Amino acid sequence: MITMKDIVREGHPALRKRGAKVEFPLSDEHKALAKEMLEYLHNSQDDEIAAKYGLRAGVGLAAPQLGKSIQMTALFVPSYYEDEEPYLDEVWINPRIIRESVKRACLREGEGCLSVDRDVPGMVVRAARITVQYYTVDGEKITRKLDGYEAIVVQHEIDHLNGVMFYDHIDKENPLNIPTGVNVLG
Ligand SMILES: CNC(=O)c1cccc(C)c1Nc1nc(N2CCN(c3ccccc3Cl)CC2)nc(N2CSC[C@H]2C(=O)NC)n1
Ligand code: NI
Repeated sequence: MITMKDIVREGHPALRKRGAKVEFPLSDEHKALAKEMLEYLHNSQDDEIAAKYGLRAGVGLAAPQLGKSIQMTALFVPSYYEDEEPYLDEVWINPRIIRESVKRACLREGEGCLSVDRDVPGMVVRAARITVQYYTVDGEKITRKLDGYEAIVVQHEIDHLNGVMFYDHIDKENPLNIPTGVNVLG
């Protein structure tokens, strides 16, 4: 199982490289990695397991964060209500944003990252709505529109696949400034 020791931190070159496209059909190694990445997110959101193994909670984990410079990310965004289906619970291969709104959005509380062991205050201003194109582990090509919290999470994770960190988007001069017209979430 993946634990925090497997997650590379700031300074590791894989976090600043673009991942290579993943070939289909997925190799057994890539299939196993996809499964383990999603399992990490599930474990990290289970209070007991997270406490037992010292896991930091996350809703997204990208392969470069495990030192694997490939275009693969796991997403597990639970629904607001316990009994409902999660918003996202899957692994995306070779995802890319094909359209984004002019409208911007950010999380009121800022963003955290499993590869960043420090609090970096600041508004991470992103597109409010995106259209993403990705492949499932079975090779099915999907095009999908996202908004709200999921759109933020997906942009954070796709950034990882391209060597971008969330704090690259924070305004150095005025980190807590919320530009006019930006949707503040949370
Ligand atoms: C500096 N301020 C902050 O971090 C911050 C501070 C407050 C609120 C938010 C909302 C913040 N922001 C933020 N909180 C999260 N979590 C909230 C808790 N949650 C979680 C925790 C426990 C069980 C289940 C779950 Cl679901 C896990 C996810 N996640 C992200 N990000 C940025 S996009 C990728 C995503 C990620 O997975 N990061 C590791 N940002
Ligand atoms: Ni991250």
